[in-house]
Amino acid sequence: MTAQHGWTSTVPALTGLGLARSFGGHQAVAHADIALYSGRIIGLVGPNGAGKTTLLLMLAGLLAPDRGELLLAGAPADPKSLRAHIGWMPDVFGTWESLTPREILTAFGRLHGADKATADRRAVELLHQVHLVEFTDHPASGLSRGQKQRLGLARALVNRPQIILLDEPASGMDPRSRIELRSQLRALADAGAAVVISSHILSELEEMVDDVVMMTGGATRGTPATAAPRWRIRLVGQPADQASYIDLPDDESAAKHLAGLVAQGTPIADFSRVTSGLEQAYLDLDADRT
Ligand SMILES: Nc1ncnc2c1ncn2[C@@H]1O[C@H](COP(=O)(O)OP(=O)(O)OP(=O)(O)O)[C@@H](O)[C@H]1O
Repeated sequence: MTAQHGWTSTVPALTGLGLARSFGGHQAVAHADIALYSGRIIGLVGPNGAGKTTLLLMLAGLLAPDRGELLLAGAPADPKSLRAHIGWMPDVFGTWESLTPREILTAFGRLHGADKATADRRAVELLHQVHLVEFTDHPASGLSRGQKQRLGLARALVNRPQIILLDEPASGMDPRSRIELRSQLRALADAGAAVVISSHILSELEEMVDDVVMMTGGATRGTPATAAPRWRIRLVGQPADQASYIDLPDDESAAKHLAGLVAQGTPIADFSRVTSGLEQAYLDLDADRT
């Protein structure tokens, strides 16, 4: 987009440092640190009321922090530049339901400075991308919850953002839409976007994300080691009741170990991802809190 920001994979695309925000006397976010990198998808997880949405709104430039700093590609960011570079998908599709998907997306394109013809072209392109083209000119009020979520995703992508923030994007989506969402987000990350997804569906999140940031009581708690994807290799010929598994903590060590076994000619019965790591880490964190 604009030339003044140097987007690289080493400097975070967006950094939030010591962010805090209260509503009246209630401290919604007390201290949040987060760094989003191009090409990576972060899962933001935590119990209800932990402050995830409030943090995302601050990162999106839609809510002013009381304290803390926001850096866009390493440079101090003001709300206007944040909004120019960020795509924001709220958990519920808001107002404007009497308008059609085309009108909604075109209006957002115009808000981002596109002329009418360009905004309209982008709207139709996005409606194809999220498989809503048959509803292009029907009022959005007639869309199902999952279809509205897909329209919300299209709306977040109008400005071709380098940073994409999604609050509970998969809620209401059917399995096919969730699978498509996952591959669309991975494709966007592969094309250089930095992505954050807040979600309570931990097993699904684990399939989608590269890193996890936990939040409880208004504070980020970093990435739990146990949240890293874990892999399990089962060797052929070992009875199931004996220690016939080799558990590996991350993708790299799993790939190396597997290659070593294959090179030695060791017969392998199964190589699979252990999906309970994030759920267990979440429960451990929640138990610490109570
Ligand atoms: N506009 C607001 N006015 C007053 N309190 C608010 C406001 N927004 C959020 N809060 C409060 O701040 C806290 C954090 O809310 P937030 O929505 O950020 O949490 P969350 O982690 O996204 O929760 P959930 O998982 O339920 O969506 C909650 O106690 C919430 O009630």
